[in-house]
This record gives sequence, structure tokens and C-alpha cells, in this order.
Amino acid sequence: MTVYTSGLVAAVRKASGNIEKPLDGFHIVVDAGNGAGGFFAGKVLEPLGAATSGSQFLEPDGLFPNHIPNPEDKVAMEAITQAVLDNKADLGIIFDTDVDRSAAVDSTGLELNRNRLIALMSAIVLEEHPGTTIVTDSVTSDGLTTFIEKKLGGKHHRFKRGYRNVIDEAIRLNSAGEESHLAIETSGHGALKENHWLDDGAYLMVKLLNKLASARASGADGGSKVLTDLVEGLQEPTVAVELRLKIDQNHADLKGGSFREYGEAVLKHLENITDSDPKLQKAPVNYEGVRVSGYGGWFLLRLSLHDPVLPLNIEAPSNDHAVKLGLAVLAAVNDFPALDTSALDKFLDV
Ligand SMILES: O=P(O)(O)OC[C@H]1O[C@H](O)[C@H](O)[C@@H](O)[C@@H]1O
Repeated sequence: MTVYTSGLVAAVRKASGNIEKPLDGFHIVVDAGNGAGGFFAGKVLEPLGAATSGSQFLEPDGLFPNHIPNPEDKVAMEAITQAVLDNKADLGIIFDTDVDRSAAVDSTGLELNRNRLIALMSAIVLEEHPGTTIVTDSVTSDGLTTFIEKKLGGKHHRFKRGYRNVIDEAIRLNSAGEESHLAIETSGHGALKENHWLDDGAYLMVKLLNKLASARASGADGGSKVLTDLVEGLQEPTVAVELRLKIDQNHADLKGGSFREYGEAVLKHLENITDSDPKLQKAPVNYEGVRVSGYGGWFLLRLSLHDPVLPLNIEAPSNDHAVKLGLAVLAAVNDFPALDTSALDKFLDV
């Protein structure tokens, strides 16, 4: 552990031009959610000179008495945001149980997770490696693609859900001659080529600290603004939801087949229905499920990696637009009685 944490500390010192305490004067709070990430406060931030008072839930407790340690979870993100605001901290850092996922919160309480974290990491990596390909999971937003390609001059390769899938794809691209330095999921899993493609949430946060430290070393004193500025221009949808539609594996409509076969049949049917609707356009390149644009937004219906579930992501510029997209999905999935559409029904208020 000492070898690992001293490597993280050394990386930030190096980024600052070898200053011993490059984060002196910064106040950074950590929320480990009672998982394994509590070390980051005492073993990484403090040796670098940052104050960490107000950090919370640093003691491991497998019952997770405070909140689920998950940087995608609303309650978890509210907890770290509140800690940042209460302590008037410069930055908040949150980890999942085993520190392979992470996210941050800036000094104003802006959450830097999901698409925003990918945008931020892409900005950092593309400064170091202009033009490189960023590999992400399938539920990333259209705004993220525009940001990576138009603002940052990189290439966005939206692949499949699953951290192993995105990392393996980035490794494959490199061996096929296409340079990629970052594989990252909206879940907060992320891996860099320079870190031997390790799925390491602490290292992602070190890349943010490097930015703070180098800005400070060059005389800038805007706290976490150096990070927030990097995501400026990222278009964000007004509505972004994930609804999980369960397949009842014991339902007669499966006719003895597997839930996967059933899910594939749902997806095929949805694809046929959307093909015949002129208001909807199938994504020209897509590696997982059915991704469709329309009404100024998009939806993706796909099979879960592990569960008998079809997760449905919808992003749209307004609730009305999101409802139109949801209704298009409902028209297809209603023909499959083993599918529990209650989450979608509730969203659509039908
Ligand atoms: O397909 P889902 O049920 O949404 O789950 C997808 C998720 O599964 C696991 O948690 C993996 O660690 C993640 O990398 C992945 O994103």
C-alpha cells in the first residue's frame, strides 16, 4: 500500500515541478462511503499539503451505514456535495467501495461525475495527447461526442457498457494502430494507458490533482475553477433518465428460452418499429442495443451485462421530448408480456 500511495504522491509532485507540498493551501474533502478509499485523505492528500478536515465515512464498514459508495448514486453525490459546501472546500472526491470508481465535486457544488467526469478526463488527456481516441461506454451523451470531437479535437469511440469492455477495446485499438490513452465509463470506472490500463479510481483523481498542483505552481489561484473551466461548453440534456425494465424469467412468453434470447427479440422488434418511423433515426455506428435519435434527444435500449433487465436510457431537451421518445419504446415493448414496463409507464405517466 505504501508503494502504491507514494507513487500517487510522486505523480502530483512531478506535475507541480517537484514541489514537496504542491497542494498547500487547498482544502479537499474525501467521502469514502465506508469503503476502502479512506486512505486517500491521510496517505495522498495530506502529504501533498492539502487540508482534509470535513472528510467523511473514511472507516471501512461493510454495512455502509451512511450511503452506498457509488459515484453514480444520487444520495452519495448529495453527501459529498454537502460536505464540500459545509466545509467551503476547494474540491470533493468520492470513491466507490473498492476505489476503482470515482468522481469529484467542485467548490461551487457542481458534480463532476458521469458524462462531466468523462469530459474533464478527456480534456486533460487530449491536452497531453492531441487527437487521441477516447473510448467510452454506450450510455454516454451526444453532447459528450460533440465536446470531445468539436471542442477538444479528439475522437469519441462510444463502445459497450462494462469497464472490461472499454479497457479491452482501447487496448485493441492501440494494437490495431489507432492511438487511445483513455477508456472510461459513465459509472466512474476509468483507465489510462500511462497507468498500464489499471481500472483505478484513485489515479483518475490524481490526474485532477495534477491540474490543481500545476495551476498553483504557475501562479494561478482559482482553486477548482481550473477543472470546471475544462468542461465549459459541454452540452447537457435537460432530462436524463435510466429506467430498468425487468424480464420475468418464469413467464410463459419466454417459451422455455433464455432471458437473453427474449431481450434480443425485444430489441429486434424495437429496431423494426423505429426503422419505419421517419421521426426516428438509428445511430449509424452502434455496438450495443438499439440507439435512436429523435425529438432533439436519443434513447438506448440494451441488455444488462449481468441481469435479466433491459436498461433504457433517455436524454432529451425537455420532458415532452423525453416522453415522445419513451412512447416510441413503449409501442414496441408492450408486445412482450414478460417485460415489466412499470418503470417506463411511471415515467410516461400512463
Ligand atoms: O449492464 P448494467 O446492468 O447496467 O451494468 C453495467 C455495469 O456492470 C458492472 O457494475 C460493471 O462493473 C460496470 O463496468 C458496468 O457498467
